[in-house]
Amino acid sequence: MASFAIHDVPCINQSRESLALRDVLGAGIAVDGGKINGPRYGARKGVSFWENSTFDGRSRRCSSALRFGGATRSQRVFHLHGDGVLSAMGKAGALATGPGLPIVDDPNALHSRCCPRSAGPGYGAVTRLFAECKTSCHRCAGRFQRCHSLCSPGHSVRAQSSSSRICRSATNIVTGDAIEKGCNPLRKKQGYSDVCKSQPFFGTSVDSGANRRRSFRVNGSARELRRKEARMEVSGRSSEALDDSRQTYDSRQTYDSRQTRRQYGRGKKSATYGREGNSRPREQQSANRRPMVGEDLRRGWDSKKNVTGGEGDRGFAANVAPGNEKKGELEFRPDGRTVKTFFGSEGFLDEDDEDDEDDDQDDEEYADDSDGDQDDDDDDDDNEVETGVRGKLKDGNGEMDDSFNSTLKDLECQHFGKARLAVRGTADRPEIGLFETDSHVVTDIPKCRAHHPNINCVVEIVRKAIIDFKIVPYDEDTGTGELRYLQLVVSTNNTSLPVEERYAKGKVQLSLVWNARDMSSPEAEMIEPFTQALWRLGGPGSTANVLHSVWLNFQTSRGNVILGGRWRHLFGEKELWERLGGVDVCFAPGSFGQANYKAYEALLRRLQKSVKRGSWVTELYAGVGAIGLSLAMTRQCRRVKCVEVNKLSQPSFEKSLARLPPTVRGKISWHCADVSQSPIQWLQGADVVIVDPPRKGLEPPVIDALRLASMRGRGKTKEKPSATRNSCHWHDFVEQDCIELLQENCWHLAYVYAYQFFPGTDSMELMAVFKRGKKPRKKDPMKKWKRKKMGLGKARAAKLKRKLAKKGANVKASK
Ligand SMILES: C[S@@+](CC[C@H](N)C(=O)[O-])C[C@H]1O[C@@H](n2cnc3c(N)ncnc32)[C@H](O)[C@@H]1O
Repeated sequence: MASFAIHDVPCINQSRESLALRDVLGAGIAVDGGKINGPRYGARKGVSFWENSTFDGRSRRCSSALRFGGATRSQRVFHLHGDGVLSAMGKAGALATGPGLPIVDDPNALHSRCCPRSAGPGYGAVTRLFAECKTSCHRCAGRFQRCHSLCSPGHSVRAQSSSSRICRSATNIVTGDAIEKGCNPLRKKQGYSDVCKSQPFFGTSVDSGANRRRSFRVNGSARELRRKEARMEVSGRSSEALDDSRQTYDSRQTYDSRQTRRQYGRGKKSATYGREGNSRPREQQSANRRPMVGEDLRRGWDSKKNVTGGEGDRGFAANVAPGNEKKGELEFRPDGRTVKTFFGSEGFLDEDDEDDEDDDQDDEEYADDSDGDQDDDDDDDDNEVETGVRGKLKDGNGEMDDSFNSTLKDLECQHFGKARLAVRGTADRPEIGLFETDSHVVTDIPKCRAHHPNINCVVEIVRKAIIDFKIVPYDEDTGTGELRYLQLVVSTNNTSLPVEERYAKGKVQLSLVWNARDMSSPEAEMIEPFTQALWRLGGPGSTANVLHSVWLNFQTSRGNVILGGRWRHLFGEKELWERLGGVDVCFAPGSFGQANYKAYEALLRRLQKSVKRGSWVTELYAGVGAIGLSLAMTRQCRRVKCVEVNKLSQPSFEKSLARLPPTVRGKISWHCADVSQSPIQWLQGADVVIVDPPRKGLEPPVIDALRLASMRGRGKTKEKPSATRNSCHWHDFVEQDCIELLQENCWHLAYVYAYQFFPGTDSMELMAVFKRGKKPRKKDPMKKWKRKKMGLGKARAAKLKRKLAKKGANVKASK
């Protein structure tokens, strides 16, 4: 029996790496990524390339490549984007080739984790590849791909994950995902084409069924650079020299897609690459040129000058491109939009109930589909896939959602608004940052690009105060020292500021985790002068004015638990409020809070759209009840029950509740309980169940209860598993909770949305909607024989049928 091994390797969209990769990997493989690389370097060597832009695209291309490409000979699949998420998708694609072909995650593939924060396999892959190709980054020697690439301006040969868009801007390499978000024709109504026009584009392209008809333009400089690269490769010159030239090029590059297509007709998949674009007048090129990378942000960052000793943060500014930071959510609709097998009177909306826009999108989807790969059409016929996730993935249509509308500032989703950083090192040279993977060695991450700028600013203030007051950082070996961790949470809801300034001027709630039992402990001696100094440097009276409040957490345990149970408020406001999902939500430093409130807001809005008015909602793993409060308010739920184990969340919930109108207040309750203990009791009477478990996923009793509830016809479930620290959370989600819920047709996966909560990492937050029972079969728009006779794909047939139906309706109306 054949087997497919998925090798996760970094996104190689540059000739140099591509060449190296080809030598490393050899021939006779199927590779995901880069149409340039394919025909130029791959095909000759028997390497079959495919390109993707959408989730579904990946699956399909993968499937095609497996069947028609080199993979069928070698049974090896290389996934060039090198991140767990995409790997999982690649795997899904491989699965789509048919049942009975086991997929092996090759242990010798380039998997490892080396990034301190939620680094996925991709990061390890990058490192390993660099090691193999001897082209390690000159700045950080390829050690900590994410953090260093984020923190070091001009970091050179970073091959980043699909989701780390900041990384992309750092190197000005735009890969699959960016293109997908920018150029997917499905998104044209949603303003994404503008984004794609302004994307810096590094002489590469990623394509898919969705994007294949568009051509990319690379100006002369790009070609020049590629030639230069090839020359350097041959002459063995250093990567630094190459990086320099690449950076020079980056500032001049132009990328265009849709406009080119409109003006010059459709380009062929790869043959027209570059040609069409180059035929455009130069003035037009410059008119479309994106602003110089980092121009806008630099201004923002200079305002922080005084905080970091007059240095500002030019490093950050120099590489982040406004307009390139468009964040988005992906919507995966496995199939069908009309599902009517609901139980209970209320609950989730049918897809049909949602806005009309979806219909339009669907049209486009179909249109796109029909032009897609030849085998796409017959996927269903040829590959009878198993039920469950496999089928869902195969059928899915990746598309962007417009929840991140253009008014939501791109930048606002680009940062972690919450960070927990370890403090180690010595009093003279404190190191404040993240642990390296699988170790407790701290990597200092000053000016981390993934953090909200004010978090970095506060970190610098703390660093300075540690040095001034000779505060001893914690030593894990001996259990001695004073300061263990910092927790920094940005509040961006200062209503005294104009809306557009609130994010940038967000203030930081700082919590110091101190290695002491309480204030009377000998280790707590320095707390008072130290925190006073912090407040002086960063509090309201200071020039920096970045501190919202200062809290103290006492933790003496020798284990890995970051926070202790005792808190003390020292300075500033006690509560941190955010406006989320249409309600004010209060967060205490000890309660759970999301890392990216802007992305969370988008998720909540989508969630609201999916729940019917007047539903009975149960929210398990509720935290401070943000989801429940928001639904109670906006969906006029007849009952909302929030269940959470952490009692520190209760005061916050009650404060938030107090701000709701009295009519809503009476309908929502918060219960402190462990949901794994007889969870079925919480599901009684519910139309909708929302579960947002911690990273480890749903506990078995909860899964059992959900399945039981489904079988008893009680309620619908909505699962929003949090992203796991291993970037492959999609994979985890699919393998664990999802599979279990889908078993025995208890639930079917209606759709999944992915949100970028964790910029600069491979992790994504997923919101999956399950509906009860078996998935209803989608009707074939036209009989197969008829389609074949007419030479139409399934999608085009559907479109044609709709068109005719519409026409018929018009004719009838006119009669
Ligand atoms: C990912 S957070 C979700 C919080 C909330 N849904 C939100 O969006 O703010 C998971 C929450 O589940 C809680 N939790 C973990 N295990 C639990 C259990 N066995 N029973 C109840 N709650 C639990 C944690 O305390 C945490 O607040």
